[in-house]
Parts: sequence; C-alpha cells; structure tokens
Amino acid sequence: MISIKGLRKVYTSDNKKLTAVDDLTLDIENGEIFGVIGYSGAGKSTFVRLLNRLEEPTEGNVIIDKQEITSLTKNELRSARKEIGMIFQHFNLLWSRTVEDNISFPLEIAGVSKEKRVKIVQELIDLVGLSGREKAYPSQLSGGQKQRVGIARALANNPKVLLCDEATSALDPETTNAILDLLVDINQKLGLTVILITHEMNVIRKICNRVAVMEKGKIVEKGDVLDVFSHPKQPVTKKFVAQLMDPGSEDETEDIENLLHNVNHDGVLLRLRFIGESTNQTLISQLAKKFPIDINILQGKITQTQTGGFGTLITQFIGNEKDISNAIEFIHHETSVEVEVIRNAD
Ligand SMILES: Nc1ncnc2c1ncn2[C@@H]1O[C@H](COP(=O)(O)OP(=O)(O)OP(=O)(O)O)[C@@H](O)[C@H]1O
Repeated sequence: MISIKGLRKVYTSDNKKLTAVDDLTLDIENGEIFGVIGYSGAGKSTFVRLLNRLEEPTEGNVIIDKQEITSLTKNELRSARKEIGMIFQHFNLLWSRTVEDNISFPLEIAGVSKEKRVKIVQELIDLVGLSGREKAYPSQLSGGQKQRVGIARALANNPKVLLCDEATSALDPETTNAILDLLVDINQKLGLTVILITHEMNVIRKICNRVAVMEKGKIVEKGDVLDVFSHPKQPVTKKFVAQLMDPGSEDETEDIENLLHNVNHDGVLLRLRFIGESTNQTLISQLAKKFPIDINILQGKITQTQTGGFGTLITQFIGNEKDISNAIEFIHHETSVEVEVIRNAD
C-alpha cells in the first residue's frame, strides 16, 4: 500500500511562497489504478513528483510498501526508485539512443549484465508492442510509439508502482486509447499499482478504479470513480462531469435554462439519473408499455466507467396528470433510477 500523510510542498520564488501541494493525505491500494484529476495549476505534477522525490517535500510522509520514501538517504533513494517507474507527457527519451538502448538504459545504470539486459529488453519490447522497431531512433517513432518506449523503460527494473504524469496528454484520442489499454494490460499482467495524473475525464473514466479530485493543492473529493462522478459534490468535480457528459458545455444549469425556454409547455420535464446497473434497464420502453403517456427524450448521455455506467436523460412526459404521476411513482419505487421533476405541467 502507498500511504501519503500530510504531504506539503511550498515553492518560494521572488520572495513569495506558493503552496503547490497542501496537507495531502491519501491511501492507495496495491494493484489499483488510481487517478488524480485537476485543472492546470492544481498541483498534480508536483504531487506525483513528490512520491519519488523528484521534488523534495516541505512536510509530510510517503510510505510505499512499508518503506518511508521521505526519510531515505540519497543512496537509499536511488535503490528505492527502482521500485517506482515513471512516464511523462513528453516521453523524456534519449534522442541519440535507439528504442532498445533507451529501454536498456536504466538496466545499465543498475549494473545488470549485458546478457540479462538483452533478454529483459526483448521481453519489454514484446510487452509494449514494439517488436520490429528495436533499432529505430525516437525521432522515427510516432507519439504513441514513443510513449510505449517510455513505458518499457519505466518497467525495466521491474517496479511495483508506475507513476504517470499526463502520459497521454500529448497524444490524439485514438493513440490515447491504445496507451490506456496498454496500461490496463500491464496493471493486470504484472499486478503493478498505477498512479496517474490527468486533466482528462476520459482517462479516469476508462481505466481508473478510484479517483481523487485536486484543486489548489488539496484533494477536494475522492472515492470510487462511479461514486464520485455519479454524485459529484464539489463545484470542480461537477465541472469535470459536465465536460464528460457534454463536451460542448460545462454549465448544465445554462443548458436546462435553454431547454425550459425552448421546449413547449406540455407535460412534465424530468431528469432521470442512471447509475451503475440501472443503465442496463429498459426503462423508457417499460414506461411506454405500462402507462398511456408519450415520452420525449430531449437531451442525455450515458457513459461507462470501469465499475459501471452513469448518466442522465432529460425527458418530457406528456399525458394526463394521473398517468404521469403513476409513471413517476413507478420509477421511484420499482427501479434504481433517480428521478427529479425539473418543471411541472402548467
Ligand atoms: N519549480 C517551481 N517553482 C515555483 N512554483 C512552481 C514550481 N513548480 C510548480 N509551481 C507552481 O505550483 C503550482 C502547481 O503546479 P503543478 O505543475 O504541480 O500543477 P498541475 O496541476 O500539474 O498543472 P499543469 O498540468 O499545468 O502542470 C502552480 O501554481 C505552479 O506555478
């Protein structure tokens, strides 16, 4: 387990103090894919760099598998870092070395014999899907291939933890998906703990088990991805969810105002909130069969996470008052869908 307690980083520049990470406390389980999401300046990069002491903390402790990273001497830290691989947004490859020599580099530093290095490098090249590109230089590779080299290099010393600092932010959506699939594959095959920081909701949604939302150096919300994003509490979390549900708009209130303005005043406007298993229910067709009402779907999106789907539909139920009220009662009592009346019939 990774245990982070009271972690703080204060930068001083031009005689001004800036607290980039502020009293951060967090436990991360072995083998999980843990995401940290936040907007630019939230302190994510600083946080992840404190874990392997690429940045020295001002205060607090980081304990990885019972070893207190924050109290190690420089020599001890060098050896402990073998257990903590890291990948970066801009890959940080050595441009004058080939793919295989980049991957071999940390093994050379660790004093691994040539024979062993060749074997490990070939295994890693196969694992990350770069067979045939062993002799290529980074400049001859696509962004996705460069990140594959970065991942193989980070895995060379057989770490227990992989830190990912905006690892897909420089990649297009398709390549991002391929790299995320690779991270899941590695997490499962090697039982590696993955900690990734990102500003992209899609990254969290696709591969993370748990998430922490960061703002102004603090974790403002954390938990299972589905729980956190199906019931966001903090404004920043709500903004991220809105981004995922409707990438064109981050302001649901404004959307609903527009809907209320534009939709005719027949019937009742309802927000149906689907979470987890409820996303599999055939709710709309059941309602249409059971009650003599018309259902108009005005807006909506359901999205999937590692532990289930969530989303909302804004609907208009048209019919007589009693039938609509019975349909709402049915949703309340017979299903796990949450229902909220946005506007009653005039
Ligand atoms: N070496 C440094 N010296 C002074 N201030 C710094 C340093 N590194 C980061 N900061 C400041 O700390 C705050 C957090 O930065 P950090 O890079 O950790 O945020 P972030 O969430 O990763 O954002 P981004 O994705 O834009 O990098 C910012 O206000 C930044 O200007």
